Amino acid sequence: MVTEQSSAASGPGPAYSYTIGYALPPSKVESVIQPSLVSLAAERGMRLVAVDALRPLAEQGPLDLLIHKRYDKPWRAQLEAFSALHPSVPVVDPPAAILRLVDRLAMLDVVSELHPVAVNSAAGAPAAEYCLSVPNQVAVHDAAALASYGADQEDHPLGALRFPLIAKPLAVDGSAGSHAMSLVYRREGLREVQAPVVLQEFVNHGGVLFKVYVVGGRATCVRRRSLPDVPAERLLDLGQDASVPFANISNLPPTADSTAAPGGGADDKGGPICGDNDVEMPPACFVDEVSRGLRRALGLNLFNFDLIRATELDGDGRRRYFIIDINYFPGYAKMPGYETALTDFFSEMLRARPPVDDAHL
Ligand SMILES: Nc1ncnc2c1ncn2[C@@H]1O[C@H](COP(=O)(O)OP(=O)(O)OP(=O)(O)O)[C@@H](O)[C@H]1O
Ligand SMILES: O=P(O)(O)O[C@H]1[C@H](O)[C@@H](O)[C@H](OP(=O)(O)O)[C@@H](OP(=O)(O)O)[C@H]1O
Ligand SMILES: [Mg+2]
Ligand SMILES: [Mg+2]
Repeated sequence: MVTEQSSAASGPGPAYSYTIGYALPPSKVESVIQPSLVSLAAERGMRLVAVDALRPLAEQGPLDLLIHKRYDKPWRAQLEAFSALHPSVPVVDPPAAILRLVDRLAMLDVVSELHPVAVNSAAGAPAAEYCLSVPNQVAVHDAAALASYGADQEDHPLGALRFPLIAKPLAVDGSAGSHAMSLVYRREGLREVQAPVVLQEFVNHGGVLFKVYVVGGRATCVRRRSLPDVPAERLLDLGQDASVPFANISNLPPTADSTAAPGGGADDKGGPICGDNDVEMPPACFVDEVSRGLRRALGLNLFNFDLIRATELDGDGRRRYFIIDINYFPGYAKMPGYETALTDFFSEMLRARPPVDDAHL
């Protein structure tokens, strides 16, 4: 039997049945642990409590569920000891699975593990196929490898890539620097690039990006601003910069009707048409299937991914989608209805616990 929360509040105020610990960086606490989330959780009997990762977990209980965005060694050791002592308290998510997302090359490997996605465009209509992949990319670990790439060197590892390229810092470590990128139009632009870096082919996609927030089994797709398409002439224009730096493009204010997302009419491939500027959203069933596949393959419950749709169809007339980024524990407050999504998920995790009576620290 699961014991009731021994630290339930006494006196006036909400009666808590469960305590959910969170170990998150201060910026994430500020952006996600909003009063609206705290009060909805309280209405459902859940108290959200900050856990200090630098103090022993044993001193900070009792806990019924632990969520976190940390993967340093001492924290991993703490979690292991904690789970050994309290196997029935879910820890969301496993640090080893989160670690896969701190390397921009490794994070996208998972996409090749997904099955091809075929989506029914409408009841009875033939299935429309959506081609999903990642842009061609190469990791460069040192400056010498960048410098050694000369003209007409097709046998060089970079020779397989077609300009324009996006240069992305290889490591994702939560710093502003890990989001500092550049759009490289031609080879000379690589001189400005700092290794270690991932060089990824830029895909023209109409300047709109779809950000899909996953919370357990639920996926919510929102539309964001992205980089505009690059015309072929730009690559040959020696009068313009060979590379241009940028950062945090998808957080720029929207040009029109940003939040977009679900609902609306359907296009000829079953995709809802969205909002004011008629940018078609990816079909909900496609988004759901990809999200489910990623959740399973990554072994993660709390993440988002960035999806773009190429301006050009593929040779078989299919829509071409690319996953370009996956983020652990993203800025959920930017997702409509995130309070409900997160508290529903917490409830599910609490319900799914094994029925033992050591559920607390
Ligand atoms: N291969 C690509 N083709 C076209 N545009 C791209 C590509 N890769 C990235 N972009 C654009 O650059 C932006 C930043 O890239 P990316 O999402 O990889 O960086 P990030 O800093 O990890 O973003 P986030 O803030 O979502 O973590 C994307 O939102 C998109 O607008
Ligand atoms: O803080 P780091 O580790 O750099 O990770 C960021 C992610 O890369 C972003 O994707 C998050 O923003 P979005 O939710 O808009 O994707 C962003 O969310 P935030 O707006 O809450 O900071 C961060 O999670
Ligand atoms: Mg991104
Ligand atoms: Mg990212």
